[in-house]
Amino acid sequence: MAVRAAVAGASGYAGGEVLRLLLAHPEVEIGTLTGNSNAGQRLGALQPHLLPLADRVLAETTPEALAGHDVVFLALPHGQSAAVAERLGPDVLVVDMGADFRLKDPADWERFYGSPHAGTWPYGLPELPGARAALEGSKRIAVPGCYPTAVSLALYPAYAAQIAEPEAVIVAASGTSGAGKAPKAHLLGSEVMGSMSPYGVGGGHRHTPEMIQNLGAVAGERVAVSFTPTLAPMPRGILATCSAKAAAGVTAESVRAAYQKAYADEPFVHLLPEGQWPATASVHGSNAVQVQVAYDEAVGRIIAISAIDNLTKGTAGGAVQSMNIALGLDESTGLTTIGVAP
Ligand SMILES: NC(=O)C1=CN([C@@H]2O[C@H](COP(=O)(O)OP(=O)(O)OC[C@H]3O[C@@H](n4cnc5c(N)ncnc54)[C@H](OP(=O)(O)O)[C@@H]3O)[C@@H](O)[C@H]2O)C=CC1
Ligand SMILES: CC(=O)N[C@@H](CCC(=O)OP(=O)(O)O)C(=O)O
Repeated sequence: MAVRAAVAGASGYAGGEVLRLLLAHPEVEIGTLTGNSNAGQRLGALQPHLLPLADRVLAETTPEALAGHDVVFLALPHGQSAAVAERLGPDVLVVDMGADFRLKDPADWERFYGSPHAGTWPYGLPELPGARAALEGSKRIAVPGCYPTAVSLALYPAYAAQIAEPEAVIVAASGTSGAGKAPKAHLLGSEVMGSMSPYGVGGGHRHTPEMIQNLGAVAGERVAVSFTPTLAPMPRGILATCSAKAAAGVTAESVRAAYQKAYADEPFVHLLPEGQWPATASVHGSNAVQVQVAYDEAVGRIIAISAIDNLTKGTAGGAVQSMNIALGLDESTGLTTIGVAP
């Protein structure tokens, strides 16, 4: 019997991407779609690339509209998921693509998001140690932020192998879809095209505590993180360049061996051959993650670089991958590692 899935926030970028993936998922039947300001609109007017769903009309985002499904994906702005989720019942699998249930420390949540902490759910980054076991059979999933996905997958093998000191410096570039579809002046074409600019510099970005949480759990101690995000003139993609001071005795060979061990059996993470570097175009529309790592002997630092599609592995692909695990399906069902580069 098909898994019936509803999508709240179907008019947005994350909601649209999860629908694109669910349309290709052999076990899923797409049920109710909801919006906010666009409730009552045809999906075809909002997501014209989703042709098979063009005549669906968006309902209001209410627990009543979302009832009666096996899975509900929430692609809503931060702070909007908890009130909906708590009325969906314990037997429904709720997959939150927002931030509401990612952080464990209520103080971190309140500092970066400015509202009371709603709780913590199993974290939808299956590649992290212990994550798959927590997702199996779970009825609640917190999908990671797009930057924490890229950064955690670039750096966690170094902490798992205890070859890096507990401090990391990260500079990551994101495509503009990472900021959502709602109009904002700094996302105008005239502002973004032909220009790159950082934001949230100096510890101000809300994804910093999520990275510290993920890397610290693997390292077994707090990992200090300096994170600088950058807006890049492209619609999709994240390129994360991460570095950490190498532990004593580390060599180029031991660094590579740590990453080979971590990613030998991962269906979506591809450790590139030596000399080849991650590129966002290579993972466009795919759930793949490209990773490369090098040891910069001159400064004694490990340099780990990853590329993802922020909307696919960084949001909707990670959500579907985690749903598959929770439902006991093959983890790769409905997902591809094939990109659409020219
Ligand atoms: N874009 C990305 O790369 C990533 C996004 N995410 C997360 O996914 C979630 C959605 O992001 P994204 O799709 O980019 O954002 P968009 O702005 O593109 O979409 C937001 C969606 O939420 C709806 N919405 C807006 N306000 C409310 C409200 N007050 N109550 C209920 N629904 C509302 C909108 O409906 P309408 O259009 O009808 O008003 C729209 O469907 C966010 O939590 C985001 O952090 C996570 C990782 C990456
Ligand atoms: C380019 C851009 O603006 N990106 C967003 C991150 C989007 C994302 O993954 O994260 P959330 O799910 O936490 O919103 C930002 O920096 O806020």
